[in-house]
Amino acid sequence: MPEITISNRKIEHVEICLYEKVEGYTSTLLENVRLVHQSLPGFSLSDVDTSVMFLKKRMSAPIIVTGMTGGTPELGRLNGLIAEVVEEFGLGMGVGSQRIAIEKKETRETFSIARKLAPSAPIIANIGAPQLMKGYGIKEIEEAVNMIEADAVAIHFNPAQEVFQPEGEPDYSMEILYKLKDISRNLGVPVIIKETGSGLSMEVVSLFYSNGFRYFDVSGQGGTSWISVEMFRGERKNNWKTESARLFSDWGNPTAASIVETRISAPDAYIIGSGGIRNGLDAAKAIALGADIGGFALPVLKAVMSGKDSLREFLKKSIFEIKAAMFLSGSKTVSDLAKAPLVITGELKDWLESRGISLSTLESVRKRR
Ligand SMILES: CC(C)CCOP(=O)(O)OP(=O)(O)O
Ligand SMILES: [Mg+2]
Repeated sequence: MPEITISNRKIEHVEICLYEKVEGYTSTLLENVRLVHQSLPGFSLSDVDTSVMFLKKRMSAPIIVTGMTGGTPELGRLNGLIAEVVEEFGLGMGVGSQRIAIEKKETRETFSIARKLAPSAPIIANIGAPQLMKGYGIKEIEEAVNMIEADAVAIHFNPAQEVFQPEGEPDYSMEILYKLKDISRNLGVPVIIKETGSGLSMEVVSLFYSNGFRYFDVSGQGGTSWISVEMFRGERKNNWKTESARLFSDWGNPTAASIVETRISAPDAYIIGSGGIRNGLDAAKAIALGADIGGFALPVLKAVMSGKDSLREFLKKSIFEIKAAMFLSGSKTVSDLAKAPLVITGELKDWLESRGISLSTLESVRKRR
């Protein structure tokens, strides 16, 4: 049995995401969202403009590859391939947690390769909130940002994963908020509050919003379940938490619900809609619900394992799907899409009602975007 080291954990995470059942236990509830078809869009498909601004840079389409990996030569190679294609397409990307590079300096280039191969793309650094309870401060966050000349830093909140991770660090005291507030005041780039597959909630977004934070990556339930990833790791190590992790494989706030809860709580924030976004139609629905851009992770990892052409095909198809959804919903620009008529049904409607969010409240917030 491999020793539990941070490098082994990084490799195990990618292997498990690629070859085990880490999704499909739940739904994003995006199937409960319908964009209304318009028979006379009023313009041609070729007139649709999918470009958006993100972190002061223009992207050709409203999607980014959210942070996944890094820390070993092979994982660094994946970051490099993703960066090359992201740069080609004029999109943005994040990198995986850079904790390993703070602790093992020799792994830094597995992250810095992203900036080397994507010199003009918006790139997001990544550090976990638990590290703020382990002595990390502005020095370490700046190190992560400078390592890849990042345009922002995502602080990932992964309590559900840390609870079931054999070597997890589920220490999420309010100290994290106070430290982050202090750090964000002195950092040169924005801080993105990022979940990791369990979805941001109204309560947490309101807390950060009232403390001045304006960037959120919802990373809702319905895509990769990091509880199930740690369940598979635990299984390999006969860890006692494995069975309990199985019980929680559908824990979390579905992505569609999390996007609405985040938008309602942070009307003028910049929101990345991620967590189970699998195609361009999902991304278009996420934007119509309240996100500014969509975020892909697992499908990009799976595509890039077959090389750059496979990733190029996936992104080309996804951007076409966004364009088609915009055209058929009468949305010439992405800001039109954010206000496009939509219908919410089923479990998502029930979720919003039980959370005290009326569809008219959502509509009034959408119209003001
Ligand atoms: C961010 C998460 C979805 C994947 C990494 O989790 P992790 O606990 O291994 O991350 P760290 O190396 O930062 O502890
Ligand atoms: Mg961790």
